Amino acid sequence: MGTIGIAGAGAWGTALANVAGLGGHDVILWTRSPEQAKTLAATRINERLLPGILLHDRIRPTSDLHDLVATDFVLLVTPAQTTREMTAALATVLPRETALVLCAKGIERETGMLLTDVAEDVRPGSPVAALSGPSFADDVARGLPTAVTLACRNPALAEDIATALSGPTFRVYHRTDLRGVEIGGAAKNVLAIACGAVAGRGLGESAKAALIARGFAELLRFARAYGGEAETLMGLSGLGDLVLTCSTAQSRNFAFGQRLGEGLSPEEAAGGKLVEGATTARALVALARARGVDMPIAEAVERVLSGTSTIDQAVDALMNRPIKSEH
Ligand SMILES: NC(=O)C1=CN([C@@H]2O[C@H](COP(=O)(O)OP(=O)(O)OC[C@H]3O[C@@H](n4cnc5c(N)ncnc54)[C@H](OP(=O)(O)O)[C@@H]3O)[C@@H](O)[C@H]2O)C=CC1
Ligand SMILES: O=C(CO)COP(=O)(O)O
Repeated sequence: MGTIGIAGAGAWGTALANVAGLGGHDVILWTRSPEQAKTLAATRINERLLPGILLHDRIRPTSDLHDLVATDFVLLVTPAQTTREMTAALATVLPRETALVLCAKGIERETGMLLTDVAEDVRPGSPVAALSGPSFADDVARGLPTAVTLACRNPALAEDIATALSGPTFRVYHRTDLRGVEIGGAAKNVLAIACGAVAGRGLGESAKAALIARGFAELLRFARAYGGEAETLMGLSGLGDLVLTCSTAQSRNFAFGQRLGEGLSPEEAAGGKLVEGATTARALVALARARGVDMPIAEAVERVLSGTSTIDQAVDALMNRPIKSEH
C-alpha cells in the first residue's frame, strides 16, 4: 500500500480520503485553509461539509501542497471552476509523472473546456484521469455500497488507480474513454436541475421519468459529437449518475432545481452550496450548439437560470416541439 494525495477537503474529498484510508493507504488530505487543517487534525471530523463522519487514522490533514510531493497519485477534489488554478498550483510541486485524478464534475465556464483538457493544458505530458459515477459523499463515507468509474487513456494506469481505490464497499471499474466519463459527470448535473424543477413545480413522476430518458438521449448525442463512447454513457458515469442525481434531493443539483420549481431565485435556491450544474449549464449549451447537438432540456435549464424563461414557459416549449421519431 502506498500514499494517496487528496487536494480538497470538502464533502467528496473527505469521503474519498476515508475510502483510501480504509483501503490501507496513507492519505495526505490537503485543504487551502491552515485553520481547517488544524481543526481536522485535532477533531478528526469535517463538521461543516461531512458532519458525523470520523476521519480514518491514516489520514493526515495539511494545508501545505508540498506534502503531496511523495504520493503515488493525487485526487483533485475541488469545484470544477478551480481546476485550472489548482492544477497550476499542483504542477509546481508534483513530479511530472504523478497522475492527477480529476474528481470534479463540470466544464470550465470561461473557456468551455472539459476539465481533463484544462489539466492537460496546464500540465502537458503528465498523466490525467477522471473519477466519476453515482456516489454521494455521505453514502460513501458511511460505507454504503457504491460503484464508480475511473477513466484514464493509459489502461494500465487506469487499472492501478482503480485497484488502489477499490475496497469492500467502494467498487471502482476502469475504462480508457476519458472523454465519455467526464462528459457524463458534467452534463448530468444540468439535467438533474431540470428534474428537480419538475419535482418542485409538482409536475409528477411521469414527467420526471420522461426527462431522465430524454435527458439521456441528449447526453448520448453530446458524447457522440465530442468523442465519448456510447457504451461509457450507458454505464455508471453516464446513465448511473444521471439516474441517481435526478432521483433525490440528496443531490445538491436536484435540490437546487426543486427550490427553483418552488419559486425561489437561483441564489436563494443554491443556499450557499456548490451547484455544479448551474455553473456548467451555459458552457454545455454553447458546446452543444457549436457542434449542432440538439439539447432542448439543457437549453431550457440555461434559459431558466439566465432569467429568459420561466419554468412553465420552458415546460411548454419542451412539450410543444415538433413531433418526431424517438431517438
Ligand atoms: N459531494 C458529493 O457527493 C460528490 C461531489 N462530486 C464532485 O466533487 C467536486 C467537489 O464537491 P464537494 O466536495 O461535494 O464540494 P464541497 O463544497 O463539499 O467542497 C468543496 C471544497 O473545495 C474547496 N475549494 C473551493 N474553492 C477552492 C479553491 N479556489 N481552491 C482550493 N480549494 C477550494 C473548498 O474549500 P473551502 O471549504 O475553504 O471553501 C472545499 O474544501 C464537485 O465538482 C462535485 O460535483 C463528485 C461526486 C460526489
Ligand atoms: O455527483 C454527485 C453524485 O454522483 C453529487 O451530486 P450533487 O453535486 O448534485 O450533490
